[in-house]
Amino acid sequence: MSYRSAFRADLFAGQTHIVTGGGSGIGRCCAHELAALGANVILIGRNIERLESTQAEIIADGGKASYYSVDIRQEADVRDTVAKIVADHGQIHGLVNNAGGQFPAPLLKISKNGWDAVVSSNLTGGFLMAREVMNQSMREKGGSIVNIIADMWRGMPSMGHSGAARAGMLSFTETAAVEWASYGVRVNAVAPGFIASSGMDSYGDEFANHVIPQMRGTIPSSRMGDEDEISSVITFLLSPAASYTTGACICVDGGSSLNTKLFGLKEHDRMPEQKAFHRAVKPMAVQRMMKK
Ligand SMILES: CCCCCCC/C=C/C(=O)SCCNC(=O)CCNC(=O)[C@H](O)C(C)(C)COP(=O)(O)OP(=O)(O)OC[C@H]1O[C@@H](n2cnc3c(N)ncnc32)[C@H](O)[C@@H]1OP(=O)(O)O
Ligand SMILES: NC(=O)C1=CN([C@@H]2O[C@H](COP(=O)(O)OP(=O)(O)OC[C@H]3O[C@@H](n4cnc5c(N)ncnc54)[C@H](OP(=O)(O)O)[C@@H]3O)[C@@H](O)[C@H]2O)C=CC1
Repeated sequence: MSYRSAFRADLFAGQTHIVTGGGSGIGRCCAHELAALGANVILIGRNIERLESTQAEIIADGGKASYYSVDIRQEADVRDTVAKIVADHGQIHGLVNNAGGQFPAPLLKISKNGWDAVVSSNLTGGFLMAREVMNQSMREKGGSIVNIIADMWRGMPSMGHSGAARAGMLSFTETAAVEWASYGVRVNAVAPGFIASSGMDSYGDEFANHVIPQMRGTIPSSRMGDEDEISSVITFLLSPAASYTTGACICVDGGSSLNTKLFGLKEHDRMPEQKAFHRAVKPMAVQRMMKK
């Protein structure tokens, strides 16, 4: 396997892990990392071409991967898909609830359908996946669930529908952690900051040219994160290294969720952009899809 994870190569040998949104961006990177650590990876998403392509990359790299095309917002389809996964692969050891997304718009421009589309993608869909995986495998055999949320503390201006859904997902994470602990199931969240993912590329030129440069000025680490910097934290939470960690949320954001928005960053507070040690120890991520 060519993915250079920071973790031990056989960490997930013999295990099956589901990654929703595994056909692109952070999910695709995470699928590569888990496969490199020996997992049988199940990719979930709607777009079959992207799922097929990620599956082919992983298999070409010597890993194990399958895909199931499903819209996580459709209750019956989620139930049937999880049943099929269990029939095909047996026990599900890990679930990464990563599928999601939103469109940038001020609250006053969001229709009810637009609100519902985003809330159901980022809250209801994750709940349905977790409930079905729990009911159909983990409540008998234990497991670990990682929910990907976002930096929504103090609001998420221009993505208010998503902020509301992600705050809900954090609360769901905490409740599930308490209710499911006795089944040997851990439930945690990861809140990425600004990550240079193929998904981020999808917001168009205005976002790339104006919003992203403005964001950079609020990040103490002075740069956007990379997909593998999220996937390594997901991997940690799925692993036995996190066996006493449940109901936690890890912000992976170069410090951007701290008080920089309120007080601003002084130049001396920021990491110089090109500091050599900054990326030297980072494992080599798979290339971003849009950059190929
Ligand atoms: C600003 C600073 C903070 C930045 C922080 C950044 C943090 C987050 C980064 C990321 O998450 S990176 C990328 C993640 N990926 C995506 O966001 C994927 C892109 N988005 C989508 O795939 C879709 O927008 C969706 C959210 C999944 C919705 O898709 P769906 O197919 O269900 O919707 P539609 O059927 O097309 O539409 C439903 C409803 O929504 C309205 N709508 C859709 N897009 C827009 C838009 N751009 N502007 C306004 N409204 C939109 C659409 O019109 C429909 O409503 P009605 O017209 O029927 O009322
Ligand atoms: N990049 C960033 O800076 C940040 C990202 N996040 C979140 O991290 C997650 C991954 O983002 P990223 O990789 O950047 O973006 P992507 O757009 O590349 O990934 C989103 C994935 O979710 C899948 N998906 C979306 N809706 C559904 C659905 N209804 N059913 C099944 N699959 C779905 C998409 O696949 P398909 O279209 O094939 O269904 C896609 O593969 C998202 O939840 C995102 O909002 C949070 C904070 C910051």
